Parts: sequence; structure tokens; C-alpha cells
Amino acid sequence: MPRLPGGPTGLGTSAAHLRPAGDGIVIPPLHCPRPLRDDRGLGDELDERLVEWAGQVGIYPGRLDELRATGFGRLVMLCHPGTDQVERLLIPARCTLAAWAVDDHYCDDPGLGAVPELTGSRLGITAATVDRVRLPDPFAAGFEQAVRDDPALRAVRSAVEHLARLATPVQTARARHIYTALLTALGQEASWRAASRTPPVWEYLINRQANSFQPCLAVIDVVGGYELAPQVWADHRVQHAFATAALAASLVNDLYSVAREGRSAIGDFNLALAVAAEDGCTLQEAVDRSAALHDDLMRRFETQAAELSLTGPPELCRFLAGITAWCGGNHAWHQGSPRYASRPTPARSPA
Ligand SMILES: CC(C)=CCC/C(C)=C(\C)COP(=O)(O)OP(=O)(O)O
Repeated sequence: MPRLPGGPTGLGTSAAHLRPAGDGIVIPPLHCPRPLRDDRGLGDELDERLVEWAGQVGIYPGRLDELRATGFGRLVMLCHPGTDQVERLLIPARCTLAAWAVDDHYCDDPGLGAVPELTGSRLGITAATVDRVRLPDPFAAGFEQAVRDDPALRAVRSAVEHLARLATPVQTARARHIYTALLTALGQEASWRAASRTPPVWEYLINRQANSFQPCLAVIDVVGGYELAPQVWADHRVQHAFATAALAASLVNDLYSVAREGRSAIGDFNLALAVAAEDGCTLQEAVDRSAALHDDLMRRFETQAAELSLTGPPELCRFLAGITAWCGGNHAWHQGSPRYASRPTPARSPA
């Protein structure tokens, strides 16, 4: 693991102060861009619309006030500064919330019905929902009934349908593919949980590469109203830069959720917990090493993006700038969302 660097430097570097993460753990300042906008009114409007949608599909029953306060709409407002069109921003907002709902309802939160023995089976059905699987009759009816009966599946289907209305077929296929890889990785994590096993750091990082914000980054051009051509997307250098940024952004989540995941009732995973187990160091040292890895990845992405932007087509430059903006918004959101506050999350609201 890289050692802790000397702190953030340079233009656009976050000047975040040391932040308590609970139990006396402190998150060091991270090398991450600042968000390009913070429009609270727009974030609130998106949150209201998301809560309305969540109520319709039935996710987070009894927790809609907590959901509003978590601010997934605010996250999308911060991460996609190129538009203030609510309907357009609701496309990634629904996809993001549906992914989080699958994670919470199936994997992480027994209060929302997560049962470790059922996780693999549920994720498989989710993948079929993402992929619009078409079964021959009479079996299709059973699958359709399962989707109708399950709030997380209803959310996934609705989010992907909304996406497909705005996205090109190429973009929709890309999003479906990445979403399915996320579900595979959630299954890998579920097997660690079932075996009460903390993975070695290398295996954790393989998982976190796909169990990550890749599905959010993959729709940046959809929100922007342009299309990254399939041959550009398939370029291994573009894939590398994309994966580097997605992993860095997911390590931001790991850092800010150390306290939350440490007090999980069902067992949860993050890089610092894996590092502490492997290296036998304190949790604070593991957090510092995780932050250093985040910073290393962000700098790698900056170099990769700069090189690709020199020679790539305009859409690629725009996409890479979109990833940078997304990372800045993601960091700002994690700093402020009550989901990651060291205090317990707000009490449940009535259904
Ligand atoms: C938004 C999206 C694509 C989410 C899918 C997976 C997911 C929920 C994350 C990458 C966030 O990480 P984690 O599961 O650790 O989230 P929490 O710390 O529980 O908020």
C-alpha cells in the first residue's frame, strides 16, 4: 500500500479539514476536485421527486424521511453540474437510488429485509431484470410476478426503463452491462459475509472495482446529451482511466462509511477494515493508508485523463471532464450526507 502523502496540493484540490468518522477515527484531507456547483434548491427538488418515486415503487418503506435527508438527489445535483433540467437529472438519480436500494434491501440492511442466504438468488433475479430477460411462456409469468412483488426489482426496472427512454441503444447496453457487473460483485461480497470472512486486500480491491460507482459514471454522456462512441469506450486506455476513477470514488465512500460499516448488524466490508485485518494495524492507520491509495488513484486518473484528452475526440474530453466533476461532487456529498455522519442515522418515519 502507498504511504500517506503529504496532503493535498494544487488547484482544485479539496481543502477538506480533518473529519471525524466516529469512534475517534479521522479522515485525512483527500486529493479530490471541488464540486463545480452546489445548488441546494435543485438538490432539494430532486430529493423530493426521488422520494415520490421511491414511494411509488415501494423501496425504503417507513424510511422516506431518512431517504430524503440522505440526499441522493443532492448527490446527482453535485455530480452532474452540466444541466439543471430536473427530468434529465432524474435519470441518473433513479439509477443511483435503485442500485443503493438493491444493496440495502438485499445485502446490507436486515431492517430492510436483507437475508444473507437469499442474497445470491435475489441478485441473480435483479440481473435478469436489468437485462430485460425474456423467458418463454409459461415461465415468463413467474418472473413478472417476482418483479411485481419486490420493491427493489420494481425500482430497478423503472430506473432502467427511464434510462432507456433518454439513452441511445449503445448507451443503454453499456449501462446494463456495467450494472450487471456490479451485481456479480455484490454476490462476491455476500459470499464473504456468509463465510464470516474478511478478504485479503487484493481481493477486496478487485471487488471494489466493480462494486463501485461505475454505473453512475457510465451514464455521464447520457446526462450530457452526447454519446461516447463504442470504439472509444472499448479502448483499453479509456477503460483503465474509467476504472481508476470509479475505484477512487468508491474509496471515498469506504472512508466516509468506516463508522457506519463498523457498526453494521449484518457485517459489512470496506478497505480500511480489510487493511487493518491484513496488516494488523490500528483502524486509524488503515484509514490513512486507504486515503493514500485514494489519492494515488486520483492522481493516476488525472494523468490518464490528461493524456487521453490530448489526442482523443471531443466526446472523450467531455466524458473525462464529466468524470472529474462527478468525483468532486461525490466527495462533497459524502462529506455532508447524514448517511455517513458518525451519529446514528435519523429515526424511522411512519410508512
Ligand atoms: C450508486 C451505486 C452504483 C451503488 C451500488 C453499490 C453501492 C451502494 C456503492 C458503490 C456504495 O458503497 P457501499 O455499498 O459501501 O455504500 P454505503 O457505504 O453502504 O452507503
